[in-house]
Amino acid sequence: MARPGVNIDYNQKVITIRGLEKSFDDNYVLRGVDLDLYQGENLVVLGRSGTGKSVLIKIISGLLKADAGEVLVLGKNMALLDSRSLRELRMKVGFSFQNSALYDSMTVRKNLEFPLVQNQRNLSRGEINKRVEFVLDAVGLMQAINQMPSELSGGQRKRIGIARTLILQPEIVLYDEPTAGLDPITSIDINELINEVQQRFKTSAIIITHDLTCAKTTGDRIVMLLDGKFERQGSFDEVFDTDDERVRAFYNYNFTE
Ligand SMILES: Nc1ncnc2c1ncn2[C@@H]1O[C@H](COP(=O)(O)OP(=O)(O)OP(=O)(O)O)[C@@H](O)[C@H]1O
Repeated sequence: MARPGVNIDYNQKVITIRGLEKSFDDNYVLRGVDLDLYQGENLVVLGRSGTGKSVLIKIISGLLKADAGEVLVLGKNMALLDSRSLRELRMKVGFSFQNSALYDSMTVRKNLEFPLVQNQRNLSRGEINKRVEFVLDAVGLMQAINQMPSELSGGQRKRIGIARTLILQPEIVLYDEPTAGLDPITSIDINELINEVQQRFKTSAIIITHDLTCAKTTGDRIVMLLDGKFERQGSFDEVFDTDDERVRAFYNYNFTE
């Protein structure tokens, strides 16, 4: 199922979810989600606004707790982790936020150093500089190192946000709406960057998006969240090869080839 040039180990699951449920008062958002993510795979999660895509990746990254079901991330059961183990696990699971979540008062360099200084206090100044330059080079923005976020375009801020996610050398990357708010050409650049990250850093990823071009370009496998469950999954063409009106409506509204 992998895209050409992509290496996925289908014998190794990095995330396994069974029967996941989550509600907020009487708002039943996730109603029995089952999901596997394989080593090296880019998995795209599609779904309409408010279907629970962000809730799902927040549960995977430990920002929210499940009500029921089992969530295993890199072999660890999220429900059984103490706060220290959760912190350690979260370093291996990078979260690329929709709004890039950069600190406006810090230069790009300081923004990138921040997670390292917070989480890996034993690193020398030389090692920190090396890591910052490595991830900036990986996202093609070395020239922005001393700039402020306000001086960057939306696409550049996304790239810096992704660089900041990569600086802790995560094994899994969770992308929340990576192309939201970007023009189509800049979106294509970000899609290519997501694919480069997959190949260069050997990461596994969950990509949450409404953008069907992003889904088609980056997804080795697509799953669609419908009424609180994953009801369709497969390649892009398999997912949309259906008469299910909920799926057809999503396709027709978003994407015409
Ligand atoms: N912390 C919270 N407290 C209460 N309700 C919440 C909380 N987080 C999410 N919700 C609710 O859960 C539902 C799913 O939200 P979520 O943000 O996951 O949707 P989404 O599929 O990511 O939507 P979008 O594509 O618009 O970002 C919504 O009804 C939202 O209001």
